[in-house]
Amino acid sequence: MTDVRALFERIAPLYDRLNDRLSFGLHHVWKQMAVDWLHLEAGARALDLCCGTGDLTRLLARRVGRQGQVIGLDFAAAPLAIAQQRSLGYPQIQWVQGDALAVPYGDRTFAAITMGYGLRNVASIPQALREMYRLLQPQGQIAILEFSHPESPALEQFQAWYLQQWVVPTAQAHDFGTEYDYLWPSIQAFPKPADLCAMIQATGFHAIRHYPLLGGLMAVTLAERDG
Ligand SMILES: C/C(=C\Cc1cc(O)c2ccccc2c1O)CCC[C@H](C)CCC[C@H](C)CCCC(C)C
Ligand SMILES: C[S@@+](CC[C@H](N)C(=O)[O-])C[C@H]1O[C@@H](n2cnc3c(N)ncnc32)[C@H](O)[C@@H]1O
Repeated sequence: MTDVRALFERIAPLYDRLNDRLSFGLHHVWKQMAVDWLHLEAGARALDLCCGTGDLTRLLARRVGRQGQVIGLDFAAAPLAIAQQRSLGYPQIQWVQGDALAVPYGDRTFAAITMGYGLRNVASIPQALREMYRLLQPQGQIAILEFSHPESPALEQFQAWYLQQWVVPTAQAHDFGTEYDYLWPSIQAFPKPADLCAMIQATGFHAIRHYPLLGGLMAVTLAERDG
């Protein structure tokens, strides 16, 4: 069983640089889309779960503005420290070291919650979804950005090839081959889009919308809490 927290503690110093290199910078586009597709007012309160080095946290902060508040939560100290260093111009962000499966905030606290490349890494997807539902204000929304499963077998073969023949060797050059070797099996184990949407619906969310990106290599899934 992979110790996810230890893994992200180790790769934190190179995480952003490798993401930029391995996705040709596209991960910034995917993150911007996830935040753009939320209906979020200036002055609102938002939460970025599994925030890592804070890419999505800072995008949320730009959306809610200086009058708003954004919490960036992660259980690993090293990415949080990098996030803090990179967010000095964002006084509306508060960084919290904590568990996305037991978030230290009350029910109905947030207008929006994001989770970028976190849901696949938590120990319990249903528990993470339950926490997000609990934490959302009525009519609040979640945006989940994750790797996904292309419908095209050829694209799925490309995904496997890219991860195992390009991503892992590139990471290995920085002594992180083992850490990035975790990616492909974790993606294979992640629910297919229909199953993920069914899990989200079973949690109580509605208005569930799944948007494949890059032919389904990635996806943004949006959902809303009712009353
Ligand atoms: C930001 C991205 C991945 C974050 C990420 C998530 C994890 O769960 C990890 C686990 C262990 C180590 C690292 C990570 C991790 O970095 C997505 C962009 C980075 C990806 C590694 C690049 C792979 C992108 C697609 C599979 C193929 C892209 C096609 C290309 C743009 C033509
Ligand atoms: C792939 S990184 C994503 C970081 C950031 N959201 C991004 O989009 O780049 C996954 C992050 O989830 C965090 N994480 C995994 N499980 C967690 C949990 N149960 N509670 C809090 N953070 C968790 C890891 O420490 C890591 O920083």
